[in-house]
Amino acid sequence: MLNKFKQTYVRYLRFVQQLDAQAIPLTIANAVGQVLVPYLTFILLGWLLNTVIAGTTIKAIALPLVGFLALIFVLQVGVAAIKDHYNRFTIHLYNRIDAMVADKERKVSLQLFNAPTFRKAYAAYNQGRTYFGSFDRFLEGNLTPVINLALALMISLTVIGRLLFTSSEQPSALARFADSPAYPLVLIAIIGLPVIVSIWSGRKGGRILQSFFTGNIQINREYDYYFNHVFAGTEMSKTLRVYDTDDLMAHRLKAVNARGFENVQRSYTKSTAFTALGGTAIALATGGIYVMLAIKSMTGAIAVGDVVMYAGFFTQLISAVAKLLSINGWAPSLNQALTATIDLLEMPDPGAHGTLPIEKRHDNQYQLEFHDVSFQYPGAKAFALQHVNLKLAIGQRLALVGPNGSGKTTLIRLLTRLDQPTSGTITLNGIDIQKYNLQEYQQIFAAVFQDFKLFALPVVDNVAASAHPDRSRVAAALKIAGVDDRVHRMNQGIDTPITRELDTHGEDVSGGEAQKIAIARAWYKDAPFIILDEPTAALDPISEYETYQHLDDLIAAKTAIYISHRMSSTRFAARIVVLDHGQIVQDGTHTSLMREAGLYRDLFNAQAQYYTKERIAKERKNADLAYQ
Ligand SMILES: Nc1ncnc2c1ncn2[C@@H]1O[C@H](COP(=O)(O)OP(=O)(O)OP(=O)(O)O)[C@@H](O)[C@H]1O
Repeated sequence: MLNKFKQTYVRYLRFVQQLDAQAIPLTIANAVGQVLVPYLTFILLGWLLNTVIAGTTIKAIALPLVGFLALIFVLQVGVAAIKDHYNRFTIHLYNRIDAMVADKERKVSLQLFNAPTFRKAYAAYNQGRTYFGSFDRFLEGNLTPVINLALALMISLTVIGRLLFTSSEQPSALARFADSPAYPLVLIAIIGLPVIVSIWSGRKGGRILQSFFTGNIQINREYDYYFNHVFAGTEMSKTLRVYDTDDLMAHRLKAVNARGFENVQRSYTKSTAFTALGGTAIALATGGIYVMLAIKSMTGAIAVGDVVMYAGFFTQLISAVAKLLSINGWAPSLNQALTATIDLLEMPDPGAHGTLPIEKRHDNQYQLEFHDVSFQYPGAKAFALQHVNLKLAIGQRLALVGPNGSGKTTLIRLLTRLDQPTSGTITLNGIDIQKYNLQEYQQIFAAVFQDFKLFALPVVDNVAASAHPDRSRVAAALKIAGVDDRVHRMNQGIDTPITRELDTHGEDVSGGEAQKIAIARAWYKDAPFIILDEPTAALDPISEYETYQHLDDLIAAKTAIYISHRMSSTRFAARIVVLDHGQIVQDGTHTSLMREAGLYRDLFNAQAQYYTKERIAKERKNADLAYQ
C-alpha cells in the first residue's frame, strides 16, 4: 500500500513539475514562509515576556525589539509577496490543466472521445475540479502540509529538546515528576492523542468521502445532462414543450435528486462527526501541553516567557501533524480525480496512431480508395458496412444513395477517420489512412454533416471557423451558399451572433438558413475533398435548386461526395454509388443505372411517381372529393 502511495505521489509530483518548473520550488518557498513567521513571533513573545518580568528597562530592550519587529515585518512582506505570486501561479495552473483537458477532448479521435474509459475519466476529473480543484489543490492542500510538518518537526524538536534537559529548582513532588523520565513520556502521550485520533478519524472520514465522491460521479453526470442539456440547453427546448415530457422528466429528475440527497446525507453527516472528533482531540492536547509547561514553570525549570514560546512551538507542531493527517479525509477523493486527470491526458488514442504528414499538393491529386472495408459499430450485432471496394476519382462528383440505414453516413465516418474499419483498409495515395497524422488528415476534408451544428458565435466565426477570419472570403462564402441576403438583414451583419445563448443581440436562423451557413463554412475551408451529407435536406425546393446550380462554384475542382435522398439531385453527380444493407449494390451514371433494373431505378421511380401528371391529377381529384 505504501508503495502504491509512493508511486502515486511521485507520479503527481513528476506531472506537475513537468507542467511547470516553478511548481515545486514555489510551493516549498511558500510553505517555508507560512512556517517561519509564527515561529519567530513565538520566540519574540517569549523573549519579551522574560525580559519584562526580569525587570529590564524599556530603553535596554527598545533597540533589539525594533530590530526584531523590523525583521518580522520584512519577512512578512517577503512571505506575502511569495504567497501572492503562488496564488496567481496556482490559478494559472488550474486554468492550464483545464485548457489541456479541453484540448485533448477536442483533438482525440471520436473513438477515444466516445470510449467509456475516456468519458469516465473526464467525469472524475470534472467532479474533482468542481469539488476540490486540481493540481493546485494538490500543491496547496497536500504537498504544503508535508513541507510544513517537516519544517515544524525540525524546528520544534530542536527547541523542545532543550525543554527536556531543563531541571527544576525545587524539591517538591511536582519537581520530581518534571525532572523524571515520566515527564517526556506524558508529553509524547499528549501529542500522540490528536495524532492517533486524526489518523483514525481521517481514515474513516476519507472512506466515507470517497464513497460519496465515487457515487457522485454518475449522479453529477445525470444532473448535468438534465439541467444543462435538457432544461437549460436550447437543443431540447422545443421538444420539451411540444411533448408532454413533464411526467418523464420530473420522474427522472426526482430519482437523481433522491440519489444525490441520499449520498450527501450518508456521507457528510458521518464525516462531520469524524472531523469534530479530530478537533476535540487537538483542543484537549493543547490544554494538556499548557498544564505540562505550567508544571515546568511552577517548579522553576523555565521562565514564564518560555511557557509562551514552548506552547507556541508545541501547538505549531500539533497543528502541522493534524493538518497533514486531516488531508487523509479528502486526499483519496482528490487522488482519484488527479489520477483521472493524468490518465485522461495520457490516454493513448487508438484512432490517432499515425504520424505521417499529409503532403501539401496544389494540384489536389489525393487518391482515396476503400479496399474490402467492413465495419461494425461497437456493441452492434450487424455490420454497418460489408466488403466495400471504392476508388474515388480525383475531382469527380460522387453521389451516395441508398435506403435509410444502408451505410452511407458510416462510409463517410470511416473516410474522415471518425471511425476505423473493423477490417480492410482505406488508402490515401496508396498509404493506409491510419498511418497519417489524424489532425492533418482531417484537414483535407470539408464536410456538412447531416447533424451539422453552428456555434453560438457571430456568423463570421461560424463560417471561417478560425480566430483570424478573412472577412471578404466569408462574404463570398455566404453568397455562394445563398444566405448573404439574410445575413445582410441581421442587426450586425456578419458580426451577428447566431442564437442568443451567449449574447442578447444574437439572432436565430431557420433550419435551412443554418444549413446554408454550414455550406458556406465548407466552401470557406477550401479543402481538397468536400462532403455533403444531405446538404439540402432543410432547403426549400428553390434553394435546393439554386444550391445545385451553384455546385460548380461550391465544389470547383475538388473531389465531392454527397449523400442525398432527393434522387433528382443525383443527376448533378458524374458517378452514383448505391448502397444497400452496408454493401455497394450498384455503381454507374444516372443514365446507365436507369437503364438497368435495380434499387436505383426503384428509388428514383418511387420518388418520381409523386410528380407524374396522372398521379398529381388523381391526388387533386381525391382532395376535391374529400373537400366536398
Ligand atoms: N453508433 C451506432 N451504434 C450502432 N449502430 C449504429 C450506430 N450508428 C449507426 N448505426 C447503424 O448502422 C447502420 C448504418 O447507419 P448509417 O447512419 O450509415 O445509415 P445511412 O445510410 O446514413 O442512413 P440514413 O439515410 O437514415 O441517414 C444503421 O443500421 C444504423 O442503425
